Amino acid sequence: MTATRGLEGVVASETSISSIIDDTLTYVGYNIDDLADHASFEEVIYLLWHLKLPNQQELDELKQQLIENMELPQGVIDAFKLYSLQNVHPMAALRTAVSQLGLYDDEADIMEKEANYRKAIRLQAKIPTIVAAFARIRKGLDPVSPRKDLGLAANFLYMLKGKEPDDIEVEAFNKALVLHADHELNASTFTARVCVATLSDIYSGITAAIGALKGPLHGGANEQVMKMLTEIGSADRIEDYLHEKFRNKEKIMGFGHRVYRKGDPRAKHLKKMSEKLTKLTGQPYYYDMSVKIEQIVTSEKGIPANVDFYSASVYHSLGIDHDLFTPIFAVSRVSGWLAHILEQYSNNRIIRPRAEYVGPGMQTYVKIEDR
Ligand SMILES: CC(=O)SCCNC(=O)CCNC(=O)[C@H](O)C(C)(C)COP(=O)(O)OP(=O)(O)OC[C@H]1O[C@@H](n2cnc3c(N)ncnc32)[C@H](O)[C@@H]1OP(=O)(O)O
Ligand SMILES: O=C([O-])CC(=O)C(=O)O
Repeated sequence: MTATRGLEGVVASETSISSIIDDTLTYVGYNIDDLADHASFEEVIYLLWHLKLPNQQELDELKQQLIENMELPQGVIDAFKLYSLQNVHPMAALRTAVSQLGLYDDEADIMEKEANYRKAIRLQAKIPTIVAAFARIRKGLDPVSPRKDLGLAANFLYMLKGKEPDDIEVEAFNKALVLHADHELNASTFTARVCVATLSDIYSGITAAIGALKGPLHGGANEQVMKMLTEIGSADRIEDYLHEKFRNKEKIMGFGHRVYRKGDPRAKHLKKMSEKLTKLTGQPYYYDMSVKIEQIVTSEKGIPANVDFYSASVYHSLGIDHDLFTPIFAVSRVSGWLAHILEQYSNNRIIRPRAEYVGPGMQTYVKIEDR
């Protein structure tokens, strides 16, 4: 038995939800480029969960179900108010709140298909509300209730800021949600599948997935990209900054990918948005700096930008706090996690690989008083 480091190249599951073949990403066979340009996030949720695009009636029904389930149990809001939140990372708050949500759901441990679908709706609907409520409560502001007349993208920005977003903001945020929704067997999705393959419940699966997304090698990279842009500060400092990182063999956040070789097809959409939004908000230097960083990392290291790189300047331009970038990733990716969890349940076998043992050979036990 020989271990494959990081399970590289190992095919651990079948899926009908998304595919990455020759650097092309599809959701259920639809190219991500088409979905990014045309689809609403709700359409994508339907696609991932039902493996077909909805007709108008099906879409309206899903939107209605989501809107009806966006409010949080008062206990989740009260719990946020209990803690001193200044030093709590919003991903930790989200992880805890999702686990807590399970305590309020009478169907949490009911494993029938219909009950699992109802829980999927509840989680998809409530996660944006959790992120927005946390962001406000930690600033001493009251949470804003969702509006029945807004879609998920607009509602999230509305609940976060307390004012209705304009069309450009909604379009950009919707596109970001579409682009982040699913990505085959990435680390957090795999985590979710491993968890529920023991026939544990959906809340446990999503809580585990949030924990995996939080890390800076995965979803946490988008916050780190913004930290890098802020640290660099101006375009004339980029070369020195990067060369020092290269010398120290440090990773440049927002670059590299386990699967893509030529580049991440989502990055170009975010790059375009970054150019537009940074100009509109009077901060074009964030886009210009990002382009220069990309040029140097790709030409000197041959490593292309991934989805996290330009999403940082996009979210910053939307006026979103930097430590909310990864929770926003979760607002979108929960759709994919839920799709994979439902798929796992539908054809389950426990996921239990082997390990190559590299420790000492057989040893003789020595009693503690003789050691
Ligand atoms: C949504 C997402 O999760 S997208 C990924 C988000 N993560 C990041 O942006 C963090 C930065 N990137 C990375 O850490 C990695 O590229 C990962 C985690 C995405 C992929 O990791 P792996 O597939 O294990 O690649 P690995 O780390 O082995 O890299 C291969 C080589 O490229 C180098 N490399 C990979 N990414 C980077 C990077 N961002 N900066 C500098 N060098 C890099 C590695 O140092 C390694 O070089 P070596 O062979 O000389 O040791
Ligand atoms: O697939 C991966 O390894 C990481 C990624 O890009 C994602 O989860 O969107």
